[in-house]
Amino acid sequence: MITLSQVSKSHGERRALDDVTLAIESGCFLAIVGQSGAGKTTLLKAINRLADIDAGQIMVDGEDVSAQPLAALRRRIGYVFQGIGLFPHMSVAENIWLVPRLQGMARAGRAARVAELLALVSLPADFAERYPAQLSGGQAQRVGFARALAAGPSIMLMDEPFGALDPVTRAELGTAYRALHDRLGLTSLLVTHDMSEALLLADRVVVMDEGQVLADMPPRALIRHRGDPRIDAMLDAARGAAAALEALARDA
Ligand SMILES: Nc1ncnc2c1ncn2[C@@H]1O[C@H](COP(=O)(O)OP(=O)(O)OP(=O)(O)O)[C@@H](O)[C@H]1O
Repeated sequence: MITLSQVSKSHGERRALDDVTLAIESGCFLAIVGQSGAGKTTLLKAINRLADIDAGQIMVDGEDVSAQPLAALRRRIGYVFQGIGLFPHMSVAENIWLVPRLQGMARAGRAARVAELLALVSLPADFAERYPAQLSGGQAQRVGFARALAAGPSIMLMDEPFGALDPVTRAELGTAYRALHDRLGLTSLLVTHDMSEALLLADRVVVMDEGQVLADMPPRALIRHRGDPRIDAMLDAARGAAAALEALARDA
């Protein structure tokens, strides 16, 4: 459904994407992990053309994204990011209805569709009339997911969507989104710093460093991976925490 062929992008001297080739099949939940500056955000933004690329080709549904009208591309691709950017002066319903409104959807169906989208992200229907300042961080993030899903996209790009949340809400939302991904048959790309989150939620994990793909494999293969010190360092952090907790439970 999404393919990147030899994609490169530089900011001055700095290569944010360095000859990246990836194929992401329909229905896949792909996590992209890597340290700060690895190129993860640039990769997502290249797919929905928030960033232009210098070389290579990106195809979505068999069409080169650079040849697709932006509006049509963005309708097919939902985008969720950390801190979500809800408009503070708009109600939850108005925030969720933003994209359908821009697409000229009739207001008549708004209430029912907003209620449906709120239900999808497990928020009560009466949240529609609230304002962003009246939401917790987790609730605001759920509204962000509802907004991204409002135009009925088949692809979701998510950039650290759980990054600003407490660990319990983060785990809850991650699991809830995974269920939603499966139920709606979405293709999802999740950028995260958290290797455990990537391993536990995704079907496939791409590890990036300095604009390059270091590894691309299912979680069960990646967790056993040895030999590349850059990947080892990221895996060791996840393994170390799990082992320490297990030891603590054993000694208790
Ligand atoms: N608009 C820009 N102008 C200049 N340099 C940029 C720009 N956007 C990204 N970069 C640089 O490109 C590289 C990759 O950035 P990118 O945001 O894709 O990394 P990332 O892996 O998402 O990092 P983080 O985890 O910190 O969000 C970094 O070195 C960054 O400084």
